[in-house]
Amino acid sequence: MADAAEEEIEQFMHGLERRNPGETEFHQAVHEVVESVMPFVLDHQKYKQAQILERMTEPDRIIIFRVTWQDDSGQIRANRAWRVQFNNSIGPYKGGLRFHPEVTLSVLKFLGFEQTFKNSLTGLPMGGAKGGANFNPKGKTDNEVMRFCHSMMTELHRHIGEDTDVPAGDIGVGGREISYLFGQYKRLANRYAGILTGKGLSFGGSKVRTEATGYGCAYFCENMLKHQHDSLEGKSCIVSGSGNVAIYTVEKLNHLGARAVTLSDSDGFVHDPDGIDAEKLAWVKELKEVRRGRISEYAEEFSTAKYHAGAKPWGVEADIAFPCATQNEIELEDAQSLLKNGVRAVAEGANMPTVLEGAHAFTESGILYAPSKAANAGGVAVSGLEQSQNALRISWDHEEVDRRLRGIMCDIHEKCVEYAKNGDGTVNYVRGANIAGFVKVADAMLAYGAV
Ligand SMILES: NC(=O)C1=CN([C@@H]2O[C@H](COP(=O)(O)OP(=O)(O)OC[C@H]3O[C@@H](n4cnc5c(N)ncnc54)[C@H](O)[C@@H]3O)[C@@H](O)[C@H]2O)C=CC1
Ligand SMILES: O=C(O)CCC(=O)C(=O)O
Repeated sequence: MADAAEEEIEQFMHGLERRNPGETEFHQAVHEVVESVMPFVLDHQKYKQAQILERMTEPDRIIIFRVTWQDDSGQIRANRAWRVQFNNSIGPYKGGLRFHPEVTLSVLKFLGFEQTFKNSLTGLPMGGAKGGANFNPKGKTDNEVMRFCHSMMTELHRHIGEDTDVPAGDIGVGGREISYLFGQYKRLANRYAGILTGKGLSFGGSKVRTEATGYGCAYFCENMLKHQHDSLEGKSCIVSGSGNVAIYTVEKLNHLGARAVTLSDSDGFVHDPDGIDAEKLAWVKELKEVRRGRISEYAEEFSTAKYHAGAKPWGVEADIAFPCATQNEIELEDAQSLLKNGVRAVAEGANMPTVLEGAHAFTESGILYAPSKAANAGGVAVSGLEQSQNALRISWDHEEVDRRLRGIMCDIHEKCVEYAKNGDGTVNYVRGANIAGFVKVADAMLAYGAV
């Protein structure tokens, strides 16, 4: 990189860190984008003159509110919730809600910032947002979760709408939570509208939304391999997490002839060298989606597997890695261990699962490395399709939505290639995703003038 660009990046990050003290996740997400976008901005002075990067790193608004609710013993409890409406230049705000005890403003700002680029890559008219609460759903009863969701929507409903802001699920927010949230919105607003996505199929949800992020991640990887005249057939895969994204990544890998050999949660991971086939995955779905149990139980159920308490799966030898749990789950030593073991591709199902130094190690090694904003965009893409179906008051069948999802993931791959093909034919997907995501939003902002 030229010295001028390096100096600009350093100055830019210094200013951002000064304006947003202590927000380390947000700094990390911006740094990763600015590293690739700054040289492009310097080559296209119209973006520099209009201060587009400075404007894109400042959220449009942040709403912070208290959520008070009653637990089953009658005790009053209070949590903090946020909605970060980051950028609506290319469409209504769109992005998930996360319920997790470690949710902070910094985490939601990184997620909302990333979402703006990801939504742009889908080609659909969606701006970027993220929200959530420091509420821990683990160990709560259905009734407690319901009371929390109803209370949260009592404030949130003032700030969302089908043309304003359309939240969805993320960590700790699945079909159950979206249903409670939607029910309360309907009651408060006295209107039935597509103000959330990930809804149940009987009340406006889209086919394939549950599966979309995981399926999309496998499709993106398929595209990267195809570009190198290779395929997923016969490849062994490490998958982390055991929630929505992990489960449906494994399902699609099975469809495409690959073999997933791990799953994890925050307590440890299971390694099943025989592969997590459709039958075992059906058992995992029941464990996670119905019984809400721990992944260690997998090794008690299937004798082919071994449980590794307190460990992460990155030391297992395999062809491809799919981090699908949470941010920064791949640290530098994990990235080095994957590379040492000869991993050929990494496709990020989770948002920003790799620390910046780890991402640099992947890029420098020349392996196929798909950053989250490209690889996991399938979820929000099908959310966009759910919005279209709601607006048209129609519902497409499974094949139609899956066909569109596959097409969108292929288009995102093409866009990355367009902006980041190296001289030797390889592709820097980080640079490609960042620049392609940036251009659409930046051009809309330029067109609006100083707003
Ligand atoms: N649900 C969706 O449609 C989308 C989700 N994502 C991202 O995918 C990732 C996973 O989300 P979901 O599967 O939806 O959530 P989920 O709540 O269904 O599952 C989360 C999984 O991550 C694990 N996990 C959480 N915190 C952890 C930690 N500190 N260490 C290790 N494991 C941890 C949990 O045990 C669980 O297996 C997140 O980064 C999320 O932002 C990205 C795009 C869309
Ligand atoms: O479906 C959506 O609107 C948001 C999905 C999401 O939160 C994400 O892409 O990280």
